[in-house]
Formats: sequence, structure tokens, C-alpha cells
Amino acid sequence: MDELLANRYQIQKLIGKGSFGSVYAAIDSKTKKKLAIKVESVSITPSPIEKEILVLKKLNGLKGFPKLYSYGTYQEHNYMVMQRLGKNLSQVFKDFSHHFTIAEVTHIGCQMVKRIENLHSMEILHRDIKPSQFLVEGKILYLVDFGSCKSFIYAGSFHIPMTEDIGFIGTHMFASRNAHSKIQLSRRDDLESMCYSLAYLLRGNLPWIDPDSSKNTEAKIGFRKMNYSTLSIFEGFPEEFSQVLTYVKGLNFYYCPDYNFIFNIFINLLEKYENYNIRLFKNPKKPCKTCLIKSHKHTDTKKRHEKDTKKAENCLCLTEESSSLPEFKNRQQVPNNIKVYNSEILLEKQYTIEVKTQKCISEMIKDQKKGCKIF
Ligand SMILES: Nc1ncnc2c1ncn2[C@@H]1O[C@H](COP(=O)(O)OP(=O)(O)OP(=O)(O)O)[C@@H](O)[C@H]1O
Repeated sequence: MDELLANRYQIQKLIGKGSFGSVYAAIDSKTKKKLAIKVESVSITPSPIEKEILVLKKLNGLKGFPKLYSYGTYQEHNYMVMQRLGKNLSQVFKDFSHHFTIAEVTHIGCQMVKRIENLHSMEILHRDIKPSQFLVEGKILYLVDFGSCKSFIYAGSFHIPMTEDIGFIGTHMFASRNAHSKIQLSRRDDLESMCYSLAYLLRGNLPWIDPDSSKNTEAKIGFRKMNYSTLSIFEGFPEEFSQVLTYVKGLNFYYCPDYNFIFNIFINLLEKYENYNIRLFKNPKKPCKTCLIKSHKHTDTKKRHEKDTKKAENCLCLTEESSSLPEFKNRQQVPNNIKVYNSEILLEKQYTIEVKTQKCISEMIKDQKKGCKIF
């Protein structure tokens, strides 16, 4: 491929390779903007990039998703030009010697559930949720890679049917049990993969992964995964994590998950960790006052609850910052996209919301049995 793609984009460096294509760091020679360009051969059909473009168009620059700038075909390659982001969570986890604190993983959980909720609100399933699909930029986790996405709504308003024998979709390590059973995936499965991603970030491993990689076939992982109880997956960690997984495992195929229920479990857990450091994100400014959540004693009404949840969400993401990636000094150099600050106390006392979880898990599960709430 030429270094100047489509006579406009100066390719700088390969960022990484996926199953179907490669992602490059590039500069727009017209605007000097730093970009990421995903490229795949035109011979790949159906084209994952085409699907990604459709999804990104639908998301239309929604917070926590990369902006799509341009796309096209150039020299036997499909390409899409998007916002350049920082390292993915797997890479950052490695930088931290595979050790995140409970507060950090809880904070990640808060952002993950919001991204998944937003994607689902566009009637789209991700179907390959895992740590490497979340990229850190500023204080925001961005969800990327929409090549496995599928709409769960068809003909305008019908939920896709629960079919079987669909073939495995996702990544063995983080896939839901339904993915291993080859059952059509729905919203619950993205959340189950989110739980396994959080378990991995807490533990540094997942119990169904054998040190001998020859024992990690899809079937063997699936078999072992079915036999681990929720409690054993999160053994030694706060019970809130297993509460979330219990709730998610209890969802039926059609049910619209209560994302706020999960978010509030995480937010309440985070509140227990005073003065925690979230080392993944830079801390350029103090959080603005309007983002600070006040304690609302005795005002636990639904309205207050919703307002606080919204504020908490804003606090987690704060404002979107412009990219601060360093220029590439030399083409051989791997970009060091992210600065990690160990010392700053990042979000001091932001999570002092007085939101006690409004429904216990058994009530939620009872609710589900009453009917299939889709929206
Ligand atoms: N907008 C972006 N900005 C910066 N880096 C990105 C961007 N999008 C993807 N990347 C990085 O590019 C690399 C390749 O990403 P890609 O989504 O193609 O595949 P993958 O998720 O690594 O693998 P697979 O497709 O097999 O799941 C990853 O390291 C990812 O973090």
C-alpha cells in the first residue's frame, strides 16, 4: 500500500492487526488531524469494514464510540478513517503487570455497561465484548470493532427469534455460555461477556483457560465455563460482581436488561473505596463542580435516583478531550499513546450518591418472568 492513502491520508505506523484487517495511525494531510485507518482486502466477503461503517454511521459520533470521518476503496483495499484513540484495555492491563485495583475494575465496569447500553439503544448487539475492544482516551473508554455486530430488531419492531445452531460468534475466552451453545445471541450475552471481562481484569486470568493452550479449544473452554459457578468466578472479590453476573445469567433472551440496575451496583461499590486512584486515565484537571454528586439523604425517589445516575455517568466520563497523542518522531517507533499517572487521586469523592439499589435481584428476576419487556 502507498504511504499516502487516497491521496490524502499519510500512513504513519501499524497500530495492530485484527482477524480481518489492520489498523494504522495516520495523519490527514489536509487538516493535520491524527487519525486511525482500518484497512482490509476487498476480497473478504462479506466485508466486516462495510458492517462497521454502517454501525458507526448509525452511532453518529455518540460519546464513547469513535467518530467515522471517511471511507472508501483504494488499491484493492476497503478502508475507513476514524478518530484515533489510545491503547486498548488489554494493553493497559499488561502495562500494569496484569494488576488493576478493585476500584479500577469497578470504574471500568461503570463505563462498560454504559457503552453497551448505548449500543443496544441503537438496536445493535456487539457480540464480541472483551477488554481489547475498549480503548482508553482521556477519561473515556471507547467501544470499538463492530465487525461482529448484529441488529436485534427486524422489520422495524420485532425482536429476532431465538434460533439454535447459529455457529460460534465471539472470542472463546469471554464468550457467553449461549455463544458456546450456538444459540442466537441477544442483549444479555454482551453483558455476560462484560462480566467475564471484569472477572479477567480482577483475577488476571479466567478459570476456564488452561495453561496448556492445546486444551483451550472452543468446545473445551465452553464445557469448563458451564461448570464454574458465578460465586467461584468472583471468589475473593466483592459480592457485587457476582450479583451482576447472577442478574445477567437470569435474563431471558428477549428481555431488555436494566442497565441502571447494574450501573448502580457498581457505583455503590465504588463509593466504598474512598480516595481511590484510577490510574488508567489521565488527570489533567479537577472534575468540575457540577459533576460532583451530592449526598441526598432521605430523598431516594425515582426522580432523584435517575438524576444522580445521570450525574454519575457524566462524572465517569467527564468531558471529552482532544487527542493528545505524541507525534511520531520516527517511523520505527511504536507510538506511546497513553500517559499513565500513578499518583493523582482522580475522582475524589465523586460517587457519594445516596442511591440504594431499588430492586433486589430476586425482584428483578420475578419481573422478567411476568413478561418479555423488550423496550
Ligand atoms: N480508532 C482506533 N484508534 C487507535 N487504535 C485502534 C482504533 N481502532 C482499533 N485500534 C487498535 O487496532 C488494533 C486492531 O484492532 P481490530 O479491531 O482490527 O482488531 P482486534 O480487536 O485486535 O482483533 P479481532 O478483530 O481479531 O477481534 C487493536 O490493537 C486496537 O486496539
